[in-house]
Amino acid sequence: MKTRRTFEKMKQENKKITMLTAYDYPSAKTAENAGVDMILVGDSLGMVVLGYDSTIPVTVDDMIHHGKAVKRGAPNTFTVVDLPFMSFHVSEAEAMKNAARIVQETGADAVKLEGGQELAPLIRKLTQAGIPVVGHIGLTPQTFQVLGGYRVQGKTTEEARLLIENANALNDAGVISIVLECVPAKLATNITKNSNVPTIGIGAGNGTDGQVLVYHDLLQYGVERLAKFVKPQANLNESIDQAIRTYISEVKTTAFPSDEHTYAINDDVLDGLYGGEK
Ligand SMILES: Nc1nc(=O)c2c([nH]1)NC[C@@H]1CN(c3ccc(C(=O)N[C@@H](CCC(=O)O)C(=O)O)cc3)CN21
Ligand SMILES: CC(C)C(=O)C(=O)O
Ligand SMILES: [Mg+2]
Repeated sequence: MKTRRTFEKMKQENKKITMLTAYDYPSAKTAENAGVDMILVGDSLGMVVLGYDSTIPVTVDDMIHHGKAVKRGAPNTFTVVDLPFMSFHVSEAEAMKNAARIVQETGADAVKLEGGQELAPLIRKLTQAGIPVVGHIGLTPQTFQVLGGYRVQGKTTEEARLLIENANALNDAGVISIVLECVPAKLATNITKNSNVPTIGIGAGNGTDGQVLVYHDLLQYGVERLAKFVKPQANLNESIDQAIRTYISEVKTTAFPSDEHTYAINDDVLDGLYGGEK
């Protein structure tokens, strides 16, 4: 099993870290078998597998339900589970309880939470209690309403300075890694150089220590519109649509099921039952 030490060593040796989301048993199993370094059970599951139009409706129970299935599919891959919307803002006590439930009930190796320096005390407490924390700054989808949409972050001097401050504060608080989402490449590269822990980029260019993508985006599976930062490697939408259409057509024409997919019975048995009539 890889650990935070493995990922810190990979950063030092300039070996890229690959992370992919997974939300259920088959996606986790294929991700593990293909050899990704880390799996993220992202709250993006609300959008790509539950059909919500943002990640806001996702609950701790949703994350646990999916996280358990992922760990069954990928028992040997370092797995990070997102803390969903408002599950770590009401109080530190509630945040600790929610993180503990996620780790104990799913077997997650770490939790991820969206936000910057304001979370430093909570991150310290979680870490001291034994729960490794991954930070997430830049475009933080749980606050898209406050950000004014899913927009690239850190393009102005003020925004860039805030991102750098937040990355430093997360480092000081003891995170094991930082996700940088939708950040200009040069800024992400500079933050990476100044970070003790590996940075994982999504829409943050080539200079981060690793990359993460959403499983359904990578495979064009269920999703229609892709963000600029996605490079799909397959088109399951097309394959699945073709397969279902062929199934429908073969049933209608009785091409399916043919003998190959059918159970036979010896005629003698039928003769005995029906007295010669078949
Ligand atoms: N399928 C999916 N993939 C994701 O990467 C993802 C989710 N869902 N849901 C949760 C968040 C939301 N994310 C998003 C959603 C939209 C854009 C987007 O449309 N971005 C614009 C850039 C706009 C700009 O220029 O500022 C784009 O065209 O890429 C980016 C990230 C990333 N996460
Ligand atoms: C996009 C990644 C970083 C994420 O947080 C998610 O999938 O929920
Ligand atoms: Mg997320």
